[in-house]
Amino acid sequence: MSPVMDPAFDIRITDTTLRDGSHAMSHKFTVQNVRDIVRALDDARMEVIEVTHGDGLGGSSFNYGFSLVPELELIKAAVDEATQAKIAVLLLPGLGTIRDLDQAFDAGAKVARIATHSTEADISIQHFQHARKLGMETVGFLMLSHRTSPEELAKQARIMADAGCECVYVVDSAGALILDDVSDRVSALVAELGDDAQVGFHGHQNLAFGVANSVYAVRAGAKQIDGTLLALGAGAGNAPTEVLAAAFDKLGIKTGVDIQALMSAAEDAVKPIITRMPIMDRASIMQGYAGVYSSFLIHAERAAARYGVPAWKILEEVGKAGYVGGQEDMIVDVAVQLAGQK
Ligand SMILES: C[C@H](O)CC(=O)C(=O)O
Ligand SMILES: [Mn+2]
Repeated sequence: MSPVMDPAFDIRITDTTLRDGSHAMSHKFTVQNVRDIVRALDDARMEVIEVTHGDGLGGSSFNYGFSLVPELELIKAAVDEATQAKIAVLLLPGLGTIRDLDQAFDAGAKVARIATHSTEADISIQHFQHARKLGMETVGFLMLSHRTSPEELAKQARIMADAGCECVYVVDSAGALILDDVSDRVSALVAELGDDAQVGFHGHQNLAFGVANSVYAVRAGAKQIDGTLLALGAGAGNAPTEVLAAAFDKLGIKTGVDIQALMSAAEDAVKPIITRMPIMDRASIMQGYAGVYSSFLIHAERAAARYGVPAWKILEEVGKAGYVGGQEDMIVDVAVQLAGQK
């Protein structure tokens, strides 16, 4: 079953500044930051706002980086501030648990977004079933989708839809997909899922295709698209919400958001608090080129500083090895090996 969306609009944009942007902020959002950004997005009529540690519920840890403020507090502040927007949370099975989902639901979260590697959808089944039992709207994330063929990705999407997922996203975690790579995957999912679930797209900017890829996704049938204000996010950042809104408007694709209000949100609520502006530098371009998980960037930069080898070189090797989210410790291993070869 697909989520109920206002039939006056063609697609829905979900803003994930307060989740994917958490990577770029080293997970240091304050309650005031959350209140200011949610208020600005809510004023811009954003329907869904995601608020969680960058790596999802339970992500605050030694391995992924500790949050400045416990995420339940941030979620509660977001729920309190929103007048019409629904607050979404992300959960990676194994890192977050059903108990975390229950707590987020009790705090007022209405949308559960469950993320797995693009070949591992079966580990999300109990989470979708549970979220639906709670009455939450459900979204599935097939991460690092560039590693999986359209046909296989569609099979994985079917597993999520059968478990109760209402919209399966093609997630370009590495910013590695280019144009037809996106439409081929989205089309395969649309053909497989039909009316059983919608299809979404989440793009990153490592090769500068975040917005163009989102347009290709919509043309191939995607109904939900992710963005972040000022592109704040992992790697070179995400498709910027305010640019998506403006581009879709120019293409006659109705989103229902207020473009001017989104530009104000980016300028006034996000720009002043950014500690690190996402850019396409050698390391993040390498992520797109070598197909590396965007969230690995900060880990690689830390390892680079510690072991005296360039971050882009570490990421190039990580790409060759094919590591996936959850294998952050292997970044250090690669850095140690490269340092030994000097
Ligand atoms: C946990 C990841 O940051 C999810 C995501 O946004 C991506 O894979 O991209
Ligand atoms: Mn992302």
